[in-house]
Amino acid sequence: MEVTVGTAALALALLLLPVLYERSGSFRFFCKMGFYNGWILLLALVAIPLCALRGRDVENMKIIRGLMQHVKHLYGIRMAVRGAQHFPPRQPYVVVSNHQSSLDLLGMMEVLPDRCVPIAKRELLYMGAVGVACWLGGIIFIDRKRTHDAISVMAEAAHTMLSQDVRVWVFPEGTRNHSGSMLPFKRGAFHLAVQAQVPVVPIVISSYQHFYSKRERRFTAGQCVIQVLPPLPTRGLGPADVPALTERVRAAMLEAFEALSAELRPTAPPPAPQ
Ligand SMILES: CCCCC/C=C\C/C=C\CCCCCCCC(=O)SCCNC(=O)CCNC(=O)[C@H](O)C(C)(C)COP(=O)(O)OP(=O)(O)OC[C@H]1O[C@@H](n2cnc3c(N)ncnc32)[C@H](O)[C@@H]1OP(=O)(O)O
Ligand SMILES: CCCCCCCC/C=C\CCCCCCCC(=O)OC[C@@H](O)COP(=O)(O)O
Repeated sequence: MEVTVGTAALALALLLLPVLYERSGSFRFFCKMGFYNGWILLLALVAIPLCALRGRDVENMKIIRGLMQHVKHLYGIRMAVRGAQHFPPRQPYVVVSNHQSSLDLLGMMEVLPDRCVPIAKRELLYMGAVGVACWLGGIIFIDRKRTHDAISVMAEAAHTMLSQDVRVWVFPEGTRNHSGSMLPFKRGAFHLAVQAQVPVVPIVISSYQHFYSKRERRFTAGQCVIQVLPPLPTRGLGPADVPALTERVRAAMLEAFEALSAELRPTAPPPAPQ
């Protein structure tokens, strides 16, 4: 009897889920984000054996990139890349981009150049299969609580970039930022570029506000533009030039971000005919 009541309750709950999904925006938001994380976890399980054939190697980022590229279609997110011609063709460089949410992975995988590895917080390494896949992809992990260690890791990265022809992707805001603007930039990425004497390539991912908002628990289909800006050379620059370089890059990115936000903001529907 108990089993029958339990089964009936479960069946009722399952029947109600689609209704809840249809009626509650919050429930829909949590389902979509849950599926996003779960799907990435599953993809990581697929990526691990494929990447393990090479061991820890930046070339594995091609496998991760390839496996991730369909995810935007599952969510109806249309992505357009502008300015891809700005990527320097055959040399190391430091990519810097704004960081709004974990959805940034989709934009990153849309434009990720070959032999380019992100710098990520160390906590990612402990996310089970995701951490293992990231490690196999050669992602560089930093401990944000230990500034001195993080700086050493980045100094080592400057050396690796030159000796192994590697590009590095940094989120200079240092954390996700849902504010609809950009946080002040930390200087690590710019020190890295100056130490390696390689260009900085700024990339702006347009605001998600019109289709995604964590605060409002809103996640619909939408459009996203990924704009690659002209690279800034660092040849001849030294540590004293880093603050000005940082501000120059941030100003250019903020200008592009605001222009994209204005362009993509949905216009009010035309008034209904009288
Ligand atoms: C299909 C399978 C899928 C499976 C896998 C799925 C997905 C995986 C795929 C891809 C994953 C990619 C994920 C990437 C996203 C992760 C994004 C993040 O984790 S963001 C968080 C981590 N990133 C950063 O923090 C980078 C930006 N931070 C910095 O650059 C910082 O400066 C810092 C180096 C971390 C240090 O930060 P801290 O707050 O501790 O100190 P300050 O910034 O105040 O700096 C202190 C002082 O030091 C100077 N400084 C900084 N860096 C350097 C340096 N390299 N060399 C010399 N000096 C340096 C800095 O200028 C300050 O001095 P001053 O105040 O005088 O200027
Ligand atoms: C054994 C442990 C198992 C744990 C399983 C965890 C499963 C998680 C599954 C999928 C996670 C997919 C998202 C991974 C990439 C997220 C990248 C990201 O956006 O990192 C955030 C970081 O930039 C800034 O962090 P904070 O905003 O400072 O915080």
